[in-house]
Amino acid sequence: MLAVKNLSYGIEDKTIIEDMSFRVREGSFIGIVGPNGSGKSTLLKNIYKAVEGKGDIHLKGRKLKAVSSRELAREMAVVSQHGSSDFDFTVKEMVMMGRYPHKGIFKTYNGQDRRIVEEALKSLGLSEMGERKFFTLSGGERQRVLIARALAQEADIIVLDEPTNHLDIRYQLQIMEILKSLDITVVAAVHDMNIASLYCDEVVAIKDGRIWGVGQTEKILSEDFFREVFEVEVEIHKNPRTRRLSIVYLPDRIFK
Ligand SMILES: Nc1ncnc2c1ncn2[C@@H]1O[C@H](COP(=O)(O)OP(=O)(O)OP(=O)(O)O)[C@@H](O)[C@H]1O
Repeated sequence: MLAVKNLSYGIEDKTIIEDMSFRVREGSFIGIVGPNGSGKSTLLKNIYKAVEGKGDIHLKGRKLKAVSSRELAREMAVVSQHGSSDFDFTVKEMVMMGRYPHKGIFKTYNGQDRRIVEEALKSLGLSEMGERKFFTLSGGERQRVLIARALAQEADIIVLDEPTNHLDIRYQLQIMEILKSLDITVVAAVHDMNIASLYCDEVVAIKDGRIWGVGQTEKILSEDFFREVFEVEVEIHKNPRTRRLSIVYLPDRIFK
């Protein structure tokens, strides 16, 4: 579905990400993990073509450089960290914007578009808020609107920069459940390692702008990973109920 090959990106003489290569299989859920400032957002920006670095990115076998932004919007939905400046729109209008890449010039929205938008609003618990102005919403509600818009876009791949930023535990889990239940490829920067371990099939671990490791979440999220990448001591167990790794942090002050 997606192949990143020897990707590097820098600004002026500062290298931000260097020589990154990995593949994303169709239908898989990939977490991009690493400390603040390690290059996660920069990698995602290259993937959704907000910036263009050295190296190649292939989307469904085509060079990303050759894909127009309109075509890209039909294939890929993006929820970026800095949300949106479309403050004056209502929630429903914002989500309807997700349908835009599917419309030809001068085509208006039809019943099917409206059904898709209603469905997206419903799955994010926003049905009652359709007429509210975006700027009147809380941070978490805004985040859900941006995710609803991405769902309404009906793309095959969705790229999210910290999708659960601002969300309380219930919505964090709910958003991940929704993303997981969709038959699409998901690439998401994830900060919460327990959430990553519950939902990500594979992770791309980044340290200082370089890939530290890529592979199955269970293999990458080791005690060594936390020590080397985050400089944090942890204890990791496999939880018998979730059958996923459960990570417990062991800060010096408490455990020395
Ligand atoms: N336009 C820019 N100009 C200068 N430096 C930049 C620019 N964009 C990113 N950087 C720097 O590159 C590094 C990587 O930034 P990036 O936003 O990709 O990190 P991140 O892993 O997403 O961090 P966080 O977890 O804090 O969101 C940071 O040190 C950042 O300050």
